Amino acid sequence: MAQEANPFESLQEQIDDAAAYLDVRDDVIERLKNPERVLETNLSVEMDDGSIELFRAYRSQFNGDRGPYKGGIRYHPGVTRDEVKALSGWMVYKCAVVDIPYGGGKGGIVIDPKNYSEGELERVSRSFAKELRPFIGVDRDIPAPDVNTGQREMNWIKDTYETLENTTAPGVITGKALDNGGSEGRVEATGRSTMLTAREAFKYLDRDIEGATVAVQGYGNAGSVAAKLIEDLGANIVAVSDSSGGIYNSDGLDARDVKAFKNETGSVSGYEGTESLTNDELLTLDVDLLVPAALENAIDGDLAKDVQADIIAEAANGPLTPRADDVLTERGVHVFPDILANAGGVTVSYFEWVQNRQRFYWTEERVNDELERVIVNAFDTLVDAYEKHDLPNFRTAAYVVAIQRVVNAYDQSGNWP
Ligand SMILES: NC(=O)C1=CN([C@@H]2O[C@H](COP(=O)(O)OP(=O)(O)OC[C@H]3O[C@@H](n4cnc5c(N)ncnc54)[C@H](OP(=O)(O)O)[C@@H]3O)[C@@H](O)[C@H]2O)C=CC1
Ligand SMILES: O=C(O)CCC(=O)C(=O)O
Repeated sequence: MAQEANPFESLQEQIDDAAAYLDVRDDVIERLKNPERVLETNLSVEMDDGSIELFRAYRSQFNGDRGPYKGGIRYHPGVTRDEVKALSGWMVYKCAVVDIPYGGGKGGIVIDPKNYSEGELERVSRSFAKELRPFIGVDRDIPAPDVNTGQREMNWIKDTYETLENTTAPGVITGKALDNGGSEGRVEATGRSTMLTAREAFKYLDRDIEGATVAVQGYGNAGSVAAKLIEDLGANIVAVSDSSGGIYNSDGLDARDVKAFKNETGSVSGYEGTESLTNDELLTLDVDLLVPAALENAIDGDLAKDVQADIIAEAANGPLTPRADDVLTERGVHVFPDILANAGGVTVSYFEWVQNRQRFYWTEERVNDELERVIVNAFDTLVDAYEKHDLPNFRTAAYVVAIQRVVNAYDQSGNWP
């Protein structure tokens, strides 16, 4: 198992690494390493048996220089204040690297949703929405889905907000169901950007993605969509995993069929014709492409020594510790960072918000075309920075581009002598 690294310290180290290549004052960099504010609250919620349970919840608003705070809400027992701060910071630089007009925010509730009924989860979500109401808004802070949340939770939060505000405000949250103001293509958007990043990476490195072998850690929204779309490019998905462990077949798996099996049984384990393997075994398989799509810190410095993949496209936020980055850079493994490779989610959230504001809805084809344009542009900009400044890796290149954009917005607003 990978060692725990504090994700907030990882974020700060990533910013420092990039700042070394930028002509920006230290005091401004310090500001870019810390959240503007963090809401911490305890939700008291009635359970089905009549008892009251307390749930710790957070919303971090990291930086709003480029626009309203934007980022998902996670339901997970491992949520901490520092994790939410890190995730909100990664949102700032993600929105900047794909150049959409948002700052960064993130929220989380300390809960394992597998242990609660739908009614209990609805009351937890509505209670959080009540706490969030003074802090969020169409032009202030716009939540979205993350781990263990999706359309259902977004619909509940929107409904609570609109009821309390006595208005209609679909743009207060994104990732909603289509009939509730959602956008075509949002469910698949995160995995789609991972596929586009992998496709561009193979092209850039002069390698063929057709026939390439691929392992995917995490088989939820991001991982399962990335797997099926990468499979559609002709690659061979040989291993996937979830919290129950992994499955492997050297001849390849059928990504869509594995998802159907997981939907039916609750996990990928036991899928016919596969060998089982641990998550660490999956992460160190000899494959061409590795897609970590679960949680932070999946690969630490020790495990990185055993990684055999040539290319990594990060669908998860923060799956590599800074020590893992050092080892993989040294070993010549090409890592395409989270703030590019999973930026499709927030990009299509932006499209959803634009559609909500205009009350004019796009076709799925238009959404996917616009998303492809944004991700390919961002990829090209990142690679240009990597080559021009002779940077050590693509993560540093992404932060160099993103930090400069945030600094420009701050500077142009006259905030800095
Ligand atoms: N949803 C989105 O739009 C976006 C998500 N992301 C990031 O993508 C990552 C995954 O999020 P998402 O797909 O939405 O979340 P989901 O809840 O849909 O899926 C998470 C997946 O990770 C698996 N998982 C959890 N813990 C482990 C573990 N220790 N080892 C292996 N697998 C594990 C879960 O397993 P199980 O099914 O067994 O619980 C599940 O399959 C996160 O880092 C998230 O922040 C980034 C951008 C946008
Ligand atoms: O869609 C969004 O606004 C944010 C998604 C998210 O939380 C992320 O990119 O990590």
